[in-house]
Amino acid sequence: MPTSTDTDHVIRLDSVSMLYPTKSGGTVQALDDVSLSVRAGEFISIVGPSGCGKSTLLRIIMGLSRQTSGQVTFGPSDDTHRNQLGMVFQQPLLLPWRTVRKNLLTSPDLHQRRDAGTHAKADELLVMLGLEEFGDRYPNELSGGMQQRVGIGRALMHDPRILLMDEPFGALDAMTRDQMGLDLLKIWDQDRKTVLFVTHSIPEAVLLADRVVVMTPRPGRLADVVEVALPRPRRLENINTPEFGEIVLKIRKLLDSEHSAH
Ligand SMILES: Nc1ncnc2c1ncn2[C@@H]1O[C@H](COP(=O)(O)OP(=O)(O)OP(=O)(O)O)[C@@H](O)[C@H]1O
Repeated sequence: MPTSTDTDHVIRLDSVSMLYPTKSGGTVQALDDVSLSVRAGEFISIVGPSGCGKSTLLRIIMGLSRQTSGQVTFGPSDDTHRNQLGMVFQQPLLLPWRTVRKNLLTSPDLHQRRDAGTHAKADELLVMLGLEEFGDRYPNELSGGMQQRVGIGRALMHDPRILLMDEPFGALDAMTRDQMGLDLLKIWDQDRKTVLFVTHSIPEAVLLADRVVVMTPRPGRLADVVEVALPRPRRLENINTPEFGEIVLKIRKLLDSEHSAH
């Protein structure tokens, strides 16, 4: 939770609320009084049932939607321009008529001119994402996991300080998904961007994060923020440890108690 002495934040939400108009002339309260402070280099997972406002929260931070009330600021001196944000969606939204390399080079986030440095960056990302052999292939020649890697690559092309990920592995099978999570941690470990990662999977949230934001629906509220004090680097075997199980259980209980309260 933000405090007045909190100066080391990268993103700070103060009492952010969001009302959407409905077709019948009413309103839906998607977010209610959400406050959160995210530090530089933190990996934050966000969990909560469908409709609790997770995507809305990311869209507001990204600047794709405007909150009804409350404030979003970027730190430490509000110098983070929105182009320092990168977003990854559940579907990678690749251009099917362009090769993988050209998809990276035509990233919608890429505002600067495409020069030699940009081409070098694309090559570097292809290696980082394990796609160096696939730069000249087309999206439909890739597996779902590989396509999503390209989606992550597109968001990383302009080297954002903050990466917003909205259920990026939701469309993948369980084994690919586990591997993608571990790969993401390796990428994150290289330059520790600040990551906000939305997922429906509690174990995935815990395996990846420093803190897990637990949200509850109607209206979307922040139920609690759970610390994940597990050592890094994380491995899949962590999932079977008692410490891991305790954190998962704590989050499940938070979600269950809020669910039964509605
Ligand atoms: N553009 C919109 N217009 C009207 N209502 C909306 C709009 N976008 C979202 N909502 C409503 O706001 C609430 C929060 O939606 P949001 O997509 O942020 O939830 P979510 O937690 O990301 O859901 P899911 O896990 O299913 O993706 C829902 O009740 C949804 O119906």
